[in-house]
Amino acid sequence: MAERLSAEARRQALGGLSGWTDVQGRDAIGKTFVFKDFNEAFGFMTRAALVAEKMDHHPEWRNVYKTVEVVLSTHDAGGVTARDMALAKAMNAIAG
Ligand SMILES: C[C@H](O)[C@H](O)[C@H]1CNC2=NC(N)=NC(=O)C2=N1
Repeated sequence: MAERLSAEARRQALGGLSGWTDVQGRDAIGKTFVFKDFNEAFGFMTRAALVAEKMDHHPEWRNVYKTVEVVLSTHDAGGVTARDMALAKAMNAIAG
């Protein structure tokens, strides 16, 4: 099972992940993606869902029109692990 990242490892990883920050009040990272319209937002979610399923690592997310709010945490570990950083990186690549 993946281990929770140390504060230092987490800080370093977030430094390389545009737009991702610590979520207040829980052990998780988050980003709000804003797209051109609903079609772009839902296309992102569709592509991200396929990657997440392949990684067996799934986001918490909420879509309102052209925004997608994503929260990543490794439930099995009770906090942020390298798996969250990997999915965050993949989501950034998908969003372009
Ligand atoms: C059995 C299965 O591998 C686990 O439940 C996976 C599925 N997707 C997951 N997604 C996330 N975000 N955290 C997990 O701990 C997790 N665990």
